[in-house]
Amino acid sequence: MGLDLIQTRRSFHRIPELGFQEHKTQALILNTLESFSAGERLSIKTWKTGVLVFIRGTQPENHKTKAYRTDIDGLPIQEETGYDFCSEHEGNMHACGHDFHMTIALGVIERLIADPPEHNVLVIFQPAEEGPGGALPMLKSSEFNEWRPDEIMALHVAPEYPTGTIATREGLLFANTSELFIDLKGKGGHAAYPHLSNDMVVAASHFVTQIQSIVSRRIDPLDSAVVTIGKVTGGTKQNIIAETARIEGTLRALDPKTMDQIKRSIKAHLVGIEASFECDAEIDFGSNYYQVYNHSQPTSDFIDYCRSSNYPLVICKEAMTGEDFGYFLKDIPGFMFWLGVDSEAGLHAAKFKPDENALHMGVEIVTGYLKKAF
Ligand SMILES: CC(=O)N[C@@H](CCC[C@H](N)C(=O)O)C(=O)O
Repeated sequence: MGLDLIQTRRSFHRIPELGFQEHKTQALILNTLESFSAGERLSIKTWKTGVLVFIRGTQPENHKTKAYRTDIDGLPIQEETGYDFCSEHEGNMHACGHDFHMTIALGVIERLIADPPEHNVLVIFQPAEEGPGGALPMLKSSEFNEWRPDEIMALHVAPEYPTGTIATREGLLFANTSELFIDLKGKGGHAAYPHLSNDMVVAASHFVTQIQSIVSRRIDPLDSAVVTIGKVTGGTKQNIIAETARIEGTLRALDPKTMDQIKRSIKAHLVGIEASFECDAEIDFGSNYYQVYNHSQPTSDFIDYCRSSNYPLVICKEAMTGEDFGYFLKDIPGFMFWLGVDSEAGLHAAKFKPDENALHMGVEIVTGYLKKAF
């Protein structure tokens, strides 16, 4: 095979781009596809900054289509891996393994061109998984619907598992998510005259502390939920009382009803903050991702395939991570699985260093399953 998986991954790793800005990434995908010289076997379409690749099966009368979806965006993280192929885009990094997911997708396409199955295969390069979410608008697009698949799969790298280990389960795999953005506006002033101002740094601090009790006091202990504030900004200088503050976070719940409860509680706390600090608050729940729920039949087919191929397999627990791949699974039968990449630093960490040996394993596993008749 001609594609050098490690060099391809490193090329993607150098150019991480944020959601719907993946122009260089899209060009690299298209150039690599062109180098395959696949002729009639391959049809390619772009959708926004994404790419759709249709691989025609050998039996034209069999119109069923299986699909593999990869995400393609990076994260706003300053890389600290020390790699000599580290990010050339200051402040952005592939810290969630999408460089791996894309490379595996290209390796799979190359393998399927050389030895196609009877049925058709669609490979989806989807933008903006980390936000604002590319899956939902892609699912509604005419480009996608013209090649709409009958079954779909995706993988996510997993730093906590040994390289090449597959982890999955039937049913719920990933949580429901919602972003959270809150803007507080009060009255700024001189640091020495606090009684004449409404300090938004103090208001934001109270709010962040108060909402820590939502999971422990508003959610049934038998449910699972997360309220994480990842960023707080406010004020202008150490001796000026802050007129504004911004709070950014993410909410997670295994049950959509629990997510509704968290949102109600957050709004209630915010009303209290507005009253007690005499300030204005604006709330925006940003993008929301539907849970990743693995369909029973394709997941058990995949588990059987892994067992019969002697791949290391773990039937894992659910995780509080989110993925807009959940929207694909809401509409189309399929499943997602974790692929072990054995990194000491975890996902979304500046030192995340997945083991590149997982690349050829990923290609092997995905190609083998996509070729299986269904
Ligand atoms: C696998 C993974 O890490 N996914 C992200 C998805 C982000 C969803 C959204 N932008 C949010 O922040 O809520 C995750 O953070 O789980």
